[in-house]
Amino acid sequence: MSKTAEAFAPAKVNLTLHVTGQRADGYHLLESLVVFAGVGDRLRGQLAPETRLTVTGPRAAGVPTGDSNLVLKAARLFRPEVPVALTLEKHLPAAAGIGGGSSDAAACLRLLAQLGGRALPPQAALLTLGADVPVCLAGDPLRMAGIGEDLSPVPELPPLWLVLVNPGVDVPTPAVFRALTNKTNPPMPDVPAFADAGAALAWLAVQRNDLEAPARAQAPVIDTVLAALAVQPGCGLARMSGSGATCFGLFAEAAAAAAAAGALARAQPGWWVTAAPVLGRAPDQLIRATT
Ligand SMILES: C[C@](O)(CO)[C@H](O)COP(=O)(O)OP(=O)(O)OC[C@H]1O[C@@H](n2ccc(N)nc2=O)[C@H](O)[C@@H]1O
Ligand SMILES: Nc1ncnc2c1ncn2[C@@H]1O[C@H](COP(=O)(O)OP(=O)(O)OP(=O)(O)O)[C@@H](O)[C@H]1O
Repeated sequence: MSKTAEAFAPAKVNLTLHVTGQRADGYHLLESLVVFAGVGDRLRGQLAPETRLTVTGPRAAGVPTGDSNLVLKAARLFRPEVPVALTLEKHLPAAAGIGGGSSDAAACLRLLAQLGGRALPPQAALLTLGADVPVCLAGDPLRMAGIGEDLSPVPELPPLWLVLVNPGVDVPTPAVFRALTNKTNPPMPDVPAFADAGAALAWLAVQRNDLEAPARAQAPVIDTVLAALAVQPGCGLARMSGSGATCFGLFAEAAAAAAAAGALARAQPGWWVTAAPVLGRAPDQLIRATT
C-alpha cells in the first residue's frame, strides 16, 4: 500500500440527457450519454493521524471546506475510517452541471481505497453522496439510466474535443428538475458504433438535454453561451451539460476546439472557458500512487 496518492477528478459531461419519468420519491428517471473531459480537479492524499481537508486552486472560492464538502462525505463512507490529509485542487466551477463535487467525491473514494487497501463502498452508499457519483466513479464513457445508478457500456467513441463554457451563474440542480414541466419525454435510442466524429455529431444532434429549457428560463445567459458556441468554426454541436449552466461545444478537431476556446475567452473574459479532449476508457489515468 502506498502512503500518498493523487487522483484526477475529470469534468462529467452529459452529451445527452433525456428525462423519461419521475419516481414516487421525486427523483427523475433519465437516459444520458455521459463522457469525461481531460480537465478537472485534483485530489492528493497522504495517510495521516486524522482526516482533514484543504481546498486550493483557482476555483476554490465558495467551495465548502467543512463536513458538507463531498470529499469529506465520501471519506466518511469508509468504516473504519482511513485517516488521510487531503488537498483538493479546484479547477472546475461548482454548481455548474459538470459534476464538480461528484467527481471529487469519486476521486476521494479511489484515493482512500488505494491508500487504505479497502474495497469501494457499495453503489447504494455511493448514491447517498449524489446521483452522479456512480458514473463519476466509473470514469468511462457510459450510458447512464435510472436516476443515475444504471450504467452500461457504449461502443468506443471516435476522437472528439470539447469546449466547456460556464458564464459564472450558479444553477442549483434541484430547482432545474423542479422547473421541468414535462417529465415523460421520449427515451434515448441505443448508442450505435460511430464510424467517425461526423457520424457521432449527426447522431447527437437529434438527441436532447431536457433540462436545457428550464435551466435557460432560470439563467437566460445560457442562451448567449449556446449561441456563442454554435457559431465557432468546426463546432458540430452546442448543448448544455447536466442541469447547467455549463455548456459544451463538440468538435472533430483539436485545433478547431482550441481556436474556439481562445476566441470565446477573449470575447467573454468573465466566462470560464476551456478546451479538452473527450477521455476514452481509461480509469487508470484517474489514480496514481506518488510514494
Ligand atoms: C443532472 C445530473 O447531473 C445529470 O448527470 C444528475 O442527474 C444530477 O446529479 P447530482 O447533481 O449528483 O444530483 P443529486 O445531488 O443526487 O440530487 C440533487 C437534486 O436533484 C434532483 N434529482 C437528481 C437526480 C435525479 N435523477 N433526479 C432528480 O430529481 C433531486 O431533487 C435531488 O435532490
Ligand atoms: N468538492 C466540491 N466541489 C464543489 N462543490 C462542492 C464540493 N463539495 C460540496 N460542494 C457543494 O455542492 C454544490 C454542488 O456542487 P457540484 O459541483 O457537485 O454541482 P454540479 O457541478 O452542478 O454537479 P452536477 O453536474 O451533478 O449537477 C456546490 O454549490 C457546493 O456548495
